[in-house]
Amino acid sequence: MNWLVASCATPNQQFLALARARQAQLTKPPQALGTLETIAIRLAGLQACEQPSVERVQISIFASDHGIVAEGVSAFPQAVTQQMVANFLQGGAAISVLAKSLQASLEIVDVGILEPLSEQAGLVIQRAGAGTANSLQTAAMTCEQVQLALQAGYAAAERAYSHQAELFIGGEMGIGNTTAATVLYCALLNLSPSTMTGAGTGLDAAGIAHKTQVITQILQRHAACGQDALAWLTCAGGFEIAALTGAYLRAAQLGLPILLDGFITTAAALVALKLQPALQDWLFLSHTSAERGHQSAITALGLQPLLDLNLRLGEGSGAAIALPIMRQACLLHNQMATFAEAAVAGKLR
Ligand SMILES: O=C(O)c1ccc[n+]([C@@H]2O[C@H](COP(=O)([O-])O)[C@@H](O)[C@H]2O)c1
Ligand SMILES: Cc1cc2nc[nH]c2cc1C
Repeated sequence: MNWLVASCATPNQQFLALARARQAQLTKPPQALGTLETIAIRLAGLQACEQPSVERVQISIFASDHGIVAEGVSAFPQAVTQQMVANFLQGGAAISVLAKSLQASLEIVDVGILEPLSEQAGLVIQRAGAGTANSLQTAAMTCEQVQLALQAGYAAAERAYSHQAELFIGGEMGIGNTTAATVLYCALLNLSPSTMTGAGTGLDAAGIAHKTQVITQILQRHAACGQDALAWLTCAGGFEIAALTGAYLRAAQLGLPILLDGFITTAAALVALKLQPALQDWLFLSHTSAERGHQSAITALGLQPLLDLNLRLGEGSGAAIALPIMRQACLLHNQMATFAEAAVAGKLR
């Protein structure tokens, strides 16, 4: 599929330079607003404008089921995936509350939960299958399925772009998906299952030991994938991770900045980065997840998290919680007075 490897848009160097110069003139000691300055400068370059903004935001949550759940790798039953999708749609989930308070547009994309829900407002049905296969026995997805799931993400980024979103947030829901994400980290970053495997939704020590074993076996089973990111995505799953991969790549191609959420969305970003390294320019990372392994992954990817609040929910919730920081960074950049405007004396030396 051609679009997967198409170039990302290029940050605008002129607006980057303008934004840097403006930050140096605002009434504060140089760099006193730290990372908030970097956020505003980066956004000005990405949005190619003098006044960056992340007021208009689309949150797309991709939901899907995982065959690997049969191996006892999650603390929660598989049915929770579909039940939480219903909860998102009814407004009762964390992301529902956050999206509403942020006035962000929220859509749920069913890319392959076991039993589809009926058509309703807020639900996009673009299924690549009914749950993935058990990756311990076979590839989680067929080649056709991975393309369908990538395409569902592509379509979500296109919707965000056509609705004039200024930022794209991807979320996910899928019981078992920390196993798939951990396989991708270990395979593509050469990290070990014993350091990368965590509790997910809340496994105890014995549960984590078993999950580590399962992940080790999945890695052995599909070792022939080598360093091929698309092959690993196909073998490990899941549909929602593939959809996130597609969404991130398409968003960057369209010139839409991306705010990553937690452990699973970062794994999708890893696959996307392997396919298109220039995606890096378009990524902001909201937080360090409490899921074991996320810190190592972030370090390996050279991403800078905005927050560390011990979150490990998913759904895009960490990104939603970090969004106000990005909004404040833009307001400060756009509305603070310069030294000249406010008649404040500049730095002596
Ligand atoms: O975002 C995170 O960092 C995160 C960390 C651990 C678990 N989750 C969520 O929990 C589910 C996967 O956990 P598990 O234990 O079933 O693999 C899935 O629905 C994720 O959204 C999310
Ligand atoms: C209740 C619940 C809510 C979630 N939201 C994202 N992943 C989740 C996993 C569980 C178990």
